[in-house]
Amino acid sequence: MLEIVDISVKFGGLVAVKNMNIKIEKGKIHSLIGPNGAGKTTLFNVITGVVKPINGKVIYKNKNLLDLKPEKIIYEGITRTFQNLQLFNFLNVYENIYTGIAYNFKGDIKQILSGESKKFDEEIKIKILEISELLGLKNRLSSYPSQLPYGVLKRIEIARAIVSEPELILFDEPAAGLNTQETSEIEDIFKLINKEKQITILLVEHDMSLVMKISDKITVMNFGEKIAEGTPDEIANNTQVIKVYLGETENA
Ligand SMILES: Nc1ncnc2c1ncn2[C@@H]1O[C@H](COP(=O)(O)OP(=O)(O)OP(=O)(O)O)[C@@H](O)[C@H]1O
Repeated sequence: MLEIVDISVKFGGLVAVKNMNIKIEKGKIHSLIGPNGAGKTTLFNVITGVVKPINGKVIYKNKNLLDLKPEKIIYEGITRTFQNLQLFNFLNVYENIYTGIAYNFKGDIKQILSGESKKFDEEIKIKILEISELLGLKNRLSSYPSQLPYGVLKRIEIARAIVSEPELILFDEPAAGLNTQETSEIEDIFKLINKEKQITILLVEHDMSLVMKISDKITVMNFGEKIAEGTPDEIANNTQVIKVYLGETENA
């Protein structure tokens, strides 16, 4: 579905990603793990066009995504979430989720929200309600982000990412800052959107228990390079991976 081919990224003298190759298969949950600074987010930024690599290609539906402007990537059916929440504090939950499909209208967001846009129709409202129901947000739609707990805010971000019905979502540390209960909610949501909505997921996550439970495939990065790839079982038993993670614990 998405193929990262020989991607390298440099920031000044620092090689953040080196000759990375990853194949993400349609319908799967693929996780990208590795210690802090391994290059995971940089790779996400390459896929979404905000960081330009020094070489390589990102092939999606026979197109090189690197040829597209970042704002056009969403038209290809790819969305993402961010490590730090990027919700609009001046919009309520309904409106925040709405911004996930607003790009379809290429119009001014205020005009769209005020209902002036002709394309603001019942169909979209129904879709937002369906997604809110799915993610347990239905009774929060008129609240503003500042009134809500962090776990709920994370679910709003997910709702905004899936409301446009993408084929692929990139999740950047969705469980960061969540408690066990909230993480288990995220796990259920991921399974649901992967199986029921058939959305392929590329996940960057430090919560190993979550990664091991939901991934079909895991790629492990360290210092910008791929050091292992396989099923959760294969990764859990890979000596090089164990060494990297033990090293991290010892240095912590
Ligand atoms: N815009 C930038 N300018 C300079 N250096 C950067 C930039 N973005 C990332 N880096 C550096 O590139 C390396 C890879 O960073 P990246 O954020 O991709 O790692 P990561 O694996 O996502 O880490 P984490 O798990 O902590 O989020 C790090 O050394 C980081 O400091």
